Amino acid sequence: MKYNLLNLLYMKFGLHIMASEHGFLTHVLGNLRRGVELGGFPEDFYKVISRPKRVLQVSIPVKMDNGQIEVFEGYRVQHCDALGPFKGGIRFHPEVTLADDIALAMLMTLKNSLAGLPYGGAKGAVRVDPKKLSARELEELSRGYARAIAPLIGDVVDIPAPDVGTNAQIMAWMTDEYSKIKGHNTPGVFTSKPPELWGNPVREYATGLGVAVTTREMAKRLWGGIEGKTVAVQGMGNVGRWTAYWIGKLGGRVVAVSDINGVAYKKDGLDTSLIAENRSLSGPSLVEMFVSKNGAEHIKNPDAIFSIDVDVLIPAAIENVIRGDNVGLVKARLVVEGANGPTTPEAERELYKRGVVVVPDILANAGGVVMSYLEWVENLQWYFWDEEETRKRLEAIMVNNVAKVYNRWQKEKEWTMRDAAIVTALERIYKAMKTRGWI
Ligand SMILES: NC(=O)C1=CN([C@@H]2O[C@H](COP(=O)(O)OP(=O)(O)OC[C@H]3O[C@@H](n4cnc5c(N)ncnc54)[C@H](O)[C@@H]3O)[C@@H](O)[C@H]2O)C=CC1
Ligand SMILES: O=C(O)CCC(=O)C(=O)O
Repeated sequence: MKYNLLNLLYMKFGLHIMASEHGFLTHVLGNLRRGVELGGFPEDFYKVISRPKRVLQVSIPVKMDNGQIEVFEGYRVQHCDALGPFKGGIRFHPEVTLADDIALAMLMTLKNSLAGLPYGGAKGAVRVDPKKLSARELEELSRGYARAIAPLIGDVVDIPAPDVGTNAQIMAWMTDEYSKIKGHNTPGVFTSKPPELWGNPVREYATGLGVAVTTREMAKRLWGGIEGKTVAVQGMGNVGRWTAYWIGKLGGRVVAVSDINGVAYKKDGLDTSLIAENRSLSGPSLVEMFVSKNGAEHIKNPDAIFSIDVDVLIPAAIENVIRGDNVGLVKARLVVEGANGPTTPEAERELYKRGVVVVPDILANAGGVVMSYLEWVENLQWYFWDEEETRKRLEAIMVNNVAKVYNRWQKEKEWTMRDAAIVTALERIYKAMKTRGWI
């Protein structure tokens, strides 16, 4: 057996840091390499941008309700800060690895650059299923993680936010814990906090609103408008449910939504206004709600979402869901990536051949971090905009982003939209690195 540092760490400490040959990190690195080549950037740039600047691995002991101590494994990956402080969410998921976290941090660097934000990219993660913790255990873990990463974050250093499995309440606990360490309130160190704790009400639905606005802007360009176009959304968490809600508000017809318990399908369109009326519901319970209150058909296989005959498919759950083995099922003409990394490169090549347009994650789901930026600006100034004013600012940035990438893509007929987005994002980072004298 070959012993390298990674499998030694795994055997000694059980650290989950391995990157598989077909994994998420490999896909992101492949896309990055392609972007560097298409953009004509020098190899030295790839050498720097293909590695994280700093990686922190932490162990978080939590006293469980049964009195025993459990130690959770966590990370904070700071990928690149050429454009400003590190910025990106925190994921609580039982299967997340350090390799996934690096991939997600790289996507944040590209996303923040593309959106014109003054941020670099980062991502955090803890290997845990938050649904299996009591409220007290979850609070202990969240505070423990904030303490563990506290030496490396700060409101002008690295500003975390939520991702899969985390939410505004968790950001509130983390902000409170960090403020205690500093000895004073530090609202700008985490974003997507509850409105009661210097958050902005728009952040809860910002990513979904951004995905919906992106879809509308693309539908205008491809078909003249979104009105009546049919849409299927995978995942009813923060991103998926608010995407479905705003697609409905903007005139699209959401005919199917899914979560891990299956698909809710209604040919004439689901009543997506029920999402706002049932704010306490998310995930599987929202799928059940559409079945019980809205007369939707319940398809038990969650993967049936891919084969539904719609104009637009929006994967908004997790990475690597549209792959070589199921891409043949996809009937949509437009795929808008609400999730990070939902389409594998193999599947994307197949979709490209069939003329299906894929709007990449770093463009489509940037609404979350754009809103985080607006909240951070508010927090640093202790000055707050109202919900309407903030929403307008967010929408304007998203509309401008789509136009920028679409126009670039139109000029390069052999490129995918992802290529156009990555090259545009890399240009800004490259200029900053060059001006700093890093390369
Ligand atoms: N929360 C945010 O502001 C942002 C999130 N994202 C990305 O969007 C995606 C979703 O994130 P959130 O909504 O925040 O997470 P979440 O934890 O709120 O929701 C994820 C949902 O997906 C469901 N799910 C998981 N596997 C599934 C499957 N195979 N089929 C159907 N449903 C499945 C889960 O049960 C859960 O309800 C992730 O890729 C995340 O990185 C991207 C930008 C910002
Ligand atoms: O709002 C943020 O800072 C992070 C959002 C995020 O994690 C993402 O866009 O994937």
